[in-house]
Amino acid sequence: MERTLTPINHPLTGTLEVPGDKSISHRAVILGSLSRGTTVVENFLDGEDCLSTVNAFKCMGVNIRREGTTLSIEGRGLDGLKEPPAPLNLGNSGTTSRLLLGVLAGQPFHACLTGDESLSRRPMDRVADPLREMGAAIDGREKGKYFPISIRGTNLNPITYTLPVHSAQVKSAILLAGLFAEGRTTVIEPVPTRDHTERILPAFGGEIKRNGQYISIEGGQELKGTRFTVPGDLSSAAFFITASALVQGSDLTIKHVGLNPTRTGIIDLLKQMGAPVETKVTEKIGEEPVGDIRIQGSPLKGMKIEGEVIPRVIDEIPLIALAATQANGVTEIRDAKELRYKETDRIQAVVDVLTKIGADIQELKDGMVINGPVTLKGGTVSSYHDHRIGMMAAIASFISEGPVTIEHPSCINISYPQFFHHLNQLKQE
Ligand SMILES: O=C(O)C1=C[C@@H](OP(=O)(O)O)[C@@H](O)[C@H](O)C1
Ligand SMILES: C=C(OP(=O)(O)O)C(=O)O
Repeated sequence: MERTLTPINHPLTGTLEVPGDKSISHRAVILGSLSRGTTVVENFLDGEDCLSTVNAFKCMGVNIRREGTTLSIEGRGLDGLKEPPAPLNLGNSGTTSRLLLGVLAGQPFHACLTGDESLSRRPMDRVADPLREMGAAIDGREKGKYFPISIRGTNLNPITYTLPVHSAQVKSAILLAGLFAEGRTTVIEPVPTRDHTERILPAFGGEIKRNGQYISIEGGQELKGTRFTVPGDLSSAAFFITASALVQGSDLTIKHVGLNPTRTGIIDLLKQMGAPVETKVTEKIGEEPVGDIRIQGSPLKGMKIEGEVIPRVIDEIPLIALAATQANGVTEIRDAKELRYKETDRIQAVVDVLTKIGADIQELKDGMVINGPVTLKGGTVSSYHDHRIGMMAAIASFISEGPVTIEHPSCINISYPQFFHHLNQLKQE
């Protein structure tokens, strides 16, 4: 299967709403399942990754019904999950895998986790190591580094753990395991990463303490079902934000999107590159700020991107690289080695895809260097079966001379099933 996208010949205008946030949707299912009583989640992301989380909890005895983007979860409490009768297939989802391992570490049963080819190449020792320290028995391919993994949970000991990688998934896995430990579990986070777990827990009546780099949770807290509306996903909005920044004369507004500061690196960087971006927080959903983003097309300039901003823009770096092909001067992205452990090696994939369509880009061990501006001519590229690579290539078609053909585009359903619909809408307006 492939999909051919023709260049756009007019600016992007109007308004757009993107589907619910992937990170928050996962967490709503997990905490809803561990709560007592019913949880209703509105604007749930119906992408394949979040459905993998739903499926895993259904296999552990949780009654979850979905009507479109509304989810109703009959929570079973902290001690109500059942041993899954078969291996849990987590598809393509790294977030499901890491967070679920945290939950399973505290269960009095055994579970086996599998996933697709991509997930089977992604490192799990980053969560297996601290969870073993808490007492869980974990084994798998290469001693539990890779799927398939089997885990037998137990009564956990609390730990204090300094994150060796800047990863919200590792942080969240330990905090979720901390719910099942006797006493206080603390994660020390040298560089801030997305904090949705910390912000959503109070909506379920849970308590979590933050003091600078220290995040602590007490075990044994009773969680209560709640009603929760998921904000729009800034990582999905980022595709059309970037398109609007790149097409001169554009003026696009994205509405009801999450503006959590641990996620807004894309907005900060595009602004620093010279794009006029305005954000307005219009409401708070629980502890998550939500609002509108207006972005206009503008000439951009290259810049150096490194350090603390990287975790705040980790999933949008492919888009920053695309934007940099149109920016005046050199853009250097550093400290982004984590990209090599995503659905595919995103440093290698971005360099390959952008080179194929005409960019001047070099690979670095921990990032890339892009020289701009260049005219992208278009061509045929692989999505690498990675949703964010496929969508980045699709956005390149907004500014390319000729069409861009994307091989294996169906992976886009992982995080943004409505993507092509929204893209066509904007191209036709
Ligand atoms: O916690 C989360 O929901 C996520 C954390 C990030 O991964 P890492 O924590 O591994 O960097 C991000 O890339 C992923 O898309 C979602
Ligand atoms: C890295 C991503 O997700 P995950 O780690 O959950 O597979 C992503 O959505 O870009």
